[in-house]
Amino acid sequence: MASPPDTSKTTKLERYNSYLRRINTARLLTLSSQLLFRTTILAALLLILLFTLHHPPLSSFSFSSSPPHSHRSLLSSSSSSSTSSSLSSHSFQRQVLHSATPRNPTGLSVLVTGAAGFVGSHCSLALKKRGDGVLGLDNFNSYYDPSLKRSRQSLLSKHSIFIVDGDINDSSLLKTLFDLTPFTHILHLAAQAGVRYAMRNPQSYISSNIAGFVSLLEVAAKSADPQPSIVWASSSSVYGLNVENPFSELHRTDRPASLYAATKKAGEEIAHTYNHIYGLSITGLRFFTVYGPWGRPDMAYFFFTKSILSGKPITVFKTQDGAGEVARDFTYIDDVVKGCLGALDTAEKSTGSGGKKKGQAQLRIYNLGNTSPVPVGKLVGILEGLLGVKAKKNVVKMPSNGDVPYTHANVSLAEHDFGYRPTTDLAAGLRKFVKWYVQYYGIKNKVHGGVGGGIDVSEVASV
Ligand SMILES: O=C(O)[C@H]1O[C@H](OP(=O)(O)OP(=O)(O)OC[C@H]2O[C@@H](n3ccc(=O)[nH]c3=O)[C@H](O)[C@@H]2O)[C@H](O)[C@@H](O)[C@@H]1O
Repeated sequence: MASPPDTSKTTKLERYNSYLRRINTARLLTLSSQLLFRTTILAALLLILLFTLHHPPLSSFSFSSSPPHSHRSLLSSSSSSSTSSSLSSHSFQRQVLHSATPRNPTGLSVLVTGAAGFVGSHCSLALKKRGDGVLGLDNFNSYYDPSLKRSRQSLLSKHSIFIVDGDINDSSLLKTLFDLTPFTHILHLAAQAGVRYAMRNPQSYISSNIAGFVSLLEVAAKSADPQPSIVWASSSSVYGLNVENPFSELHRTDRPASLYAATKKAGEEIAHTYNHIYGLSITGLRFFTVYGPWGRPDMAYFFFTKSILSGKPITVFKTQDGAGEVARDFTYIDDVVKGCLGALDTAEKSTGSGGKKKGQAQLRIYNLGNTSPVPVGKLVGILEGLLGVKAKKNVVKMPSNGDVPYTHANVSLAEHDFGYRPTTDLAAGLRKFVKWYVQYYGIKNKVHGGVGGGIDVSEVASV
């Protein structure tokens, strides 16, 4: 009799095999879930990366990717897709509207270009303080120390003024801003300033003062609804080789001595064209060597102060015939601010819409000066007194780099039309500048005694 097959071994083997299968299946499951987990994490990371690339941090709202003085195609430059998405963000729109809306319905709503600049920051604060809405626009270029511009921006932000970080050549950005806010006025102060720097970087003057101005006027004339009234900064330099004195708006301005002056003069002609074709109300203000607290480090009174304090020599120009000193109608910032506000308040409405003129519009030009020229040597003397330090002066003939020997404003037109009357003489204005300077740069703490001689630095002027 055959013995029954030994099934116990087979069963054990089968059990063992099934155990191995289960183990393998479990391993496979663990492996695949790990793979799935890793793939999900990777995909999430990729998504976050893509999102970040397309949405720059809301705090910066930076729209100008071009380096300072780069010359990308200006009139047609468009925002990148990342820009568009930032522009459409609710947070951005809220900040724009909050900043640009006046306290009461009869107040102005002003787009201030160059708001982080010297005159721009002062005007923005003055407008905001009296209840107008102000939106700033500035490209924060590095023509001079951008940290000073950022400090001005912080000051403005404390007064609820938002500055959009962007370029006047970016017409898409401008259109978006005008779509968001029905600005009543533009105070156009963004420009490439400086007379002598034009020899070193001529293209930057064309880019800002001509192409940038046209870009702004195009949007104001064709896209903005209603068309805003425009007040903008021209310059005393347009008088160029004029020898009639004091300079009146009726004098010749067709002999500019620098490319800077030529671009400002071109701006005045361009303003005429946009007024004529589109009915834009435009007022040009010829500023005469504006100075004061929060000023421009590229200007003589500012860098003289720095050099005098650090014991470095300064160069003081005398006229090319060697017979006299060069002189300027130095104008204190508060006086210029009053002039800018006066021009805004008396600007009539533009008459056109959608690129079509409906009637004759206002076109004005005014000198905003101090009416009493001071030789540069005297300016140095005042600074020496205020700083309590003697300057090391090199007196040389004014080089042929665009400078003119003197400026002197006749301001009767501005006085007649909006009560412009400068009230600060150079000594009083420089005193306020030095107070600000020593506090801003912490000079009082660094230098023992002497600095700010006669100045109570605890009463530092602030805007
Ligand atoms: O009124 C204007 O239209 C112009 O005023 C200033 O131009 P500028 O008057 O040349 O001002 P600074 O560069 O501060 O020069 C002031 C005076 O100091 C003189 N200077 C300048 C530099 C220097 O090293 N030494 C010196 O004696 C100049 O010749 C000038 O007479 C501004 O820089 C321009 O942006 C503005 O448009």
